[in-house]
Parts: sequence; C-alpha cells; structure tokens
Amino acid sequence: MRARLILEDGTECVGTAFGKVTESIGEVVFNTGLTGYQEVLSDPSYCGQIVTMTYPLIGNYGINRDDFEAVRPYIHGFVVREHCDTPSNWRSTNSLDELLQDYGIPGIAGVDTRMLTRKLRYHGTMKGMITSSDAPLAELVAALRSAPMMTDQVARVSTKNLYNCPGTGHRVVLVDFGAKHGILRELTKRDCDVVVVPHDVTAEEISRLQPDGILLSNGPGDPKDVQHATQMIREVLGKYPIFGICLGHQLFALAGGADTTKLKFGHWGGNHPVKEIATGRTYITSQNHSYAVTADSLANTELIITHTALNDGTVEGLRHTEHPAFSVQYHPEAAPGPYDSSYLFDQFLSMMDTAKEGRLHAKIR
Ligand SMILES: NC(=O)CC[C@H](N)C(=O)O
Repeated sequence: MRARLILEDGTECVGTAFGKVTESIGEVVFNTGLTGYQEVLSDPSYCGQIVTMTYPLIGNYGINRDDFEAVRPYIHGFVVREHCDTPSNWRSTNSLDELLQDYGIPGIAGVDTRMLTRKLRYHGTMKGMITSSDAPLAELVAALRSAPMMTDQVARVSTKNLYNCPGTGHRVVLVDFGAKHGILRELTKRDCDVVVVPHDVTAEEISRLQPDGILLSNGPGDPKDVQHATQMIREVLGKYPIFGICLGHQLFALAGGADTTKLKFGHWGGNHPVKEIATGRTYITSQNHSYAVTADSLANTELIITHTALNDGTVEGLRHTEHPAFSVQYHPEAAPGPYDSSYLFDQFLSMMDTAKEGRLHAKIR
C-alpha cells in the first residue's frame, strides 16, 4: 500500500506503508546509527517524534525480547530506505512490521532518507506527517502546519507508580522522565537498590525513601515543559548525590539557574565525539537530543562545564562546584551505542560511597 511522508515545508516523499496503516503527525528527526533500530524506536525520549534511520537497510535482524529500552515504543512513525521483512537472527522473535502493527505505529519504506536527512540538517527539525490519504498535498501541508505539537510527553511515558528493583548496595531513586532500561541495567549491575519514581515526585517524597543518591533520567520533549522537576531538584541538591542524564542533565542545569535552547537539528547517533575537559580525553558517545544547555547562561551559576561536543562545541557535561552533583547530555548507558562512558556510573557510585562515609562519620562524632 502507498504511504506519503509530508513535511511542513511542503516536501513530499512517496513510499510503501508498513506497520500500522494510519495517519500520524510528529517532529521528524534522523538517527545515524548503523544498528540499534529496536533500541532507538523503543527509547521513550523519542515520544511524539517520527524517526528516520539513515542506515539504508532496516529490519534485517528482526526484533527480540531483550533489547527493548521501554515496555513499549512511543514514536509516532518510522521512516526507512529499505524495509526488510524477512529477518534473520537467532535472537529475533518477531519482525519490525509486527512490532509497529502491535503498537499502532505507521512506517514508510522506500524513502530517500539521505535526501530527507540533508533537508533536516539544512532547514532544521520540521513537523511531518505519515499518511495513506490521497488528499491534495496543499491540504495536508496546511493541516500539518496548524497541528499543535505535544508538550506533555514526560507525563505520558513516566511510570504512574513507584516500583523497586531490589539490590543490596546503594539505594538510588531513579526519577523516571522516560527512563531507558539501559540505565536500570547499569545500576542493577552495580547492585544498586533502585526505586523508580514518577516524574512529579516531590523532594519530600524522595527524602522518605532515604536514598543514597538520585538519578535524573533521560526523557522526551522540551525540558522547560517539566517545570515541577526543577523545583524538586533545587530542594534535593546538596542533600544527596545527583547524576543527570540527557533530559535529566538539562533539568539539572535549569534548576541551577542556567538556560536551555533548541538546536537546529539536534544530535542523533552512536558516534558523537565528546571531550572531557579535565583530562583532554575524547569519548565516542551515544546521543539523541534536540535541546542543549547554553554555555553563556552558566556564567553566574555554581555549575561548570566538564564535557563539550567536538562536532559543534555545545555543552555535554556539567558539575556542581559545591555539591556532589553532575550530569551529561549524552547516554553513558549506551543501548544502542558505545560503552566508553559507563565509567560515569562508577563515578556516581563513588560519590554515593563518599557521601555515605561522611554521614557515618558525622554520626560517630
Ligand atoms: N534523550 C533525551 O533525554 C532527550 C532530552 C530532550 N528531550 C531533548 O530532546 O533534548
């Protein structure tokens, strides 16, 4: 069946429908990963977005039980050059087409994804629509232009209730703004006792859980749509070690008095080089974000830049000068992507060790 991808600038790509045949609107973003389509489409950070993969063959190793980054995908559409519907991999349990059908997500294949990505890089991120309608292009573009964009993605993807992934080590409160399973895997691998809490948790509710540290997760949308979280972060800062990842990093920055801005076309892929200022070392990182912390806004704050992007110089990591708290714009849990930065979870654990020792000494004295 024929499907159309329409962009708000009037661009039209005609292709073949796969997944659920339905109409859907979202912000169109690209991902340059050569593999990892299952992790990308199940990462809640993409809620409300239509994702196009730049790698030309997608679906060839199927979908498996273990590589999900959330219990369900929240993307609004999937755009590929060539869709492979005969997956071949011993781990595969179903096909990409079946997954998208199960969750009501439209896919379109046969699109010149290289042209599409160049357009998005040149003009900036745009709204888009996947449809099988035969309506005139001008009509669809007008409908697309006037369609409102989502602002409540975090509330949609965050857990509604608190839950525990028990461990015998440090108790970490993971604030779920759309947390990837990769973060849980990294914490539980280090034996943490993880309590996952909803995005609108208060500082008082967190204190009742007696955490050793707080992890602010990744998540979808504009960090400025999550105002309640910045208030909570201000109240817990200095009381517990804090580690922020991606949206969590942006919220940590906003709470510290800095500002965020939307990038022209964002960072989307598994090979973004990031420089750690203290050591001069370069790490290859997994990234998917539209927004970034503005460097100038850090001037009168207690936050300093620890990492920068080598491609465009944007802020990639922050540290608080007074309190044990730090954050990164990229994904140290990878999934998909390189594991170069998993040491940051070890740093978070050391921070919790030090804070715990301090509390013990204070008690003894
Ligand atoms: N992966 C993320 O957490 C993304 C953060 C935020 N939604 C952005 O696009 O910048």
